[in-house]
Amino acid sequence: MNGPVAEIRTAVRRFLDEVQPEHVTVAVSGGADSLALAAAVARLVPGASAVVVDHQLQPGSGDVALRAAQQCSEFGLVARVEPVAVEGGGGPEAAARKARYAALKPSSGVVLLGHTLDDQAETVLLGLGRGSGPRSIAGMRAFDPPWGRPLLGVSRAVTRAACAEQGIEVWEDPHNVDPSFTRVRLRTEVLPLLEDVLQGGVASSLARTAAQLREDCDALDSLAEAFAGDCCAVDDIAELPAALRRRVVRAWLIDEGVPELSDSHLRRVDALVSEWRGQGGVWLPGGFVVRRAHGRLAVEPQS
Ligand SMILES: Nc1ncnc2c1ncn2[C@@H]1O[C@H](COP(=O)(O)OP(=O)(O)OP(=O)(O)O)[C@@H](O)[C@H]1O
Repeated sequence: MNGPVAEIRTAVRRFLDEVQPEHVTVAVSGGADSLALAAAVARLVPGASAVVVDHQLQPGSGDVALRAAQQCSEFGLVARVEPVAVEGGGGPEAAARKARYAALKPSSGVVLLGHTLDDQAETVLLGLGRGSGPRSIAGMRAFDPPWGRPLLGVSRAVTRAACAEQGIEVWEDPHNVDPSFTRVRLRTEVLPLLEDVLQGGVASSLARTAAQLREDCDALDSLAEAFAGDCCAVDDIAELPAALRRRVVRAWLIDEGVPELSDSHLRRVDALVSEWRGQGGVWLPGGFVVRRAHGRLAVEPQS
């Protein structure tokens, strides 16, 4: 059998053969990507579960979640709705994502997400445009325990076609067509224009670039591990190539408990090593400040 349903089943089977998880849960939003994934998992993994998170942010969200859970039960999955209270700063999207991932985190096994090749292409383009640093441009990983993304090589057109072929009704998230979201404009305006200018295959090319960059990043990260712990002594790392030095600094800051470190924060801390002019401390997320004194870096809570 060829066609979209077969393509998705093959991608899921390959992922599961490689990872061999003890239990499989599918995270389902009710959209085409995660429903197509859920249908494939139901065929391939007896006893698998599905979780639909209800963010309770829009009227009727409970009905959408319940409907998606019912569809998953009909596929043969053990399905449930998980209501969450979205709170905290960083914008409503980020807060919803944080609450969702917290609710989806399993006690064992993997949670499969429906991210596709097109999501990967958008992530890479966003990272490039925002100057977010190589880790962002390297995109999402297919397996980042406990999260699994078996559809990263499958395009959104295929998940839609698979749903249509199986008679699965999909929920159209109104956010997905709202041009006030940067990602929506990338999807509906920028990527089609790039496809047109470059004569096709842009999403695959971006995903391929991400995969290559991921290999490079992994290699540099493991080289940087050799210097772990030396970071506070500036002389020990000052002569390293910038790509390695920044990774040593980053690993040290994360180790010290600094959260959500952006590329521009990292570059400012790195400047305390590589462009030292006696400048003052660098303020970081989480209320931390990094200073250089007597040839050493020190991270302290902001006073
Ligand atoms: N409400 C939800 N309940 C359960 N799973 C969800 C929900 N929303 C999204 N997901 C899962 O996450 C996948 C990606 O969804 P979407 O692209 O909307 O998320 P995102 O906010 O971009 O996520 P990420 O932070 O991982 O990029 C979906 O295919 C699905 O597997």
